[in-house]
Amino acid sequence: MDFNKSWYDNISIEDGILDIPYEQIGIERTRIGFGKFGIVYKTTCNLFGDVAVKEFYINDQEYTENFINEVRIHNLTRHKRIIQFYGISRNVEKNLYYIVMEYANHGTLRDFLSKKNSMDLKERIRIATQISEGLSYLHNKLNVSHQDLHTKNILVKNGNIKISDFGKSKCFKHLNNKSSNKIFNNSSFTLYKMSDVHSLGVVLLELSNYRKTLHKEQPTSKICLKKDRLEIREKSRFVSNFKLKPLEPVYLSADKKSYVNAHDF
Ligand SMILES: Nc1ncnc2c1ncn2[C@@H]1O[C@H](COP(=O)(O)OP(=O)(O)OP(=O)(O)O)[C@@H](O)[C@H]1O
Repeated sequence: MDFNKSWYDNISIEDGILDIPYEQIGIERTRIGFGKFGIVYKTTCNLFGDVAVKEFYINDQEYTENFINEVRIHNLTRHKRIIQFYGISRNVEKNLYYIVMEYANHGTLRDFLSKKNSMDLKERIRIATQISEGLSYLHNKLNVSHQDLHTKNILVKNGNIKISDFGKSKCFKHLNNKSSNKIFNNSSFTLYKMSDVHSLGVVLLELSNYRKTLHKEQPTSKICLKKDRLEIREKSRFVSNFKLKPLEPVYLSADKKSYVNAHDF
């Protein structure tokens, strides 16, 4: 990839990504989220109605690469459990670039859970199943590992799950060769998938531990997720506290070369 000024036109043409003229993104915007790369707004777009736009300030190669990776992987997805990717846009004078996508009206799963007064087991199983469907699609149909799965990247639209944020994702197939189904370094992919499954476990724990009004009496032991920390309490006594983060794949092979390749990919 040539990282000169034409990179934007290149990804738009090579990947068939829709370039949405900046004027078509509404100027009335409501801030709905904030992440490492910038602000996420709710606005309207002539073509799609209500949309979420994720804004990136891009002024160097690293930011360009991150944007391209996220756009290319998100653009591969077409599934009801994945937030729909619509296209990209830009304001060249301000170095601002946008991912335009489906708007999830119920926000993040974390907020959705915290606002609920009660949630029965059937509903929790429904949500868990939908998250698993989305992750299974990424792993088994696209050969994509998400790498940042948590309840703030899992969104809810009309009560249904939509996985989002492909900023850290990795695709284990040729992104710009659609006819090729060749999967790179299968063993690395297995490890990356395991890391996602670990994250899924943490999400399911958060979902299963949701018990706001479910039990009148306090459970004797309580596991709760606070931001990125897992706390375990016994009869209200603090027992343990872990800092959680998605597991980095660990390479068991002593072959340094394949380790480097997997991370450079
Ligand atoms: N399509 C959407 N619909 C509704 N809200 C959204 C949407 N996309 C993002 N958000 C909101 O914006 C927040 C940040 O979005 P996102 O995680 O994609 O940004 P990020 O910069 O990659 O964040 P981080 O690096 O911290 O994971 C989300 O947690 C969510 O609250």
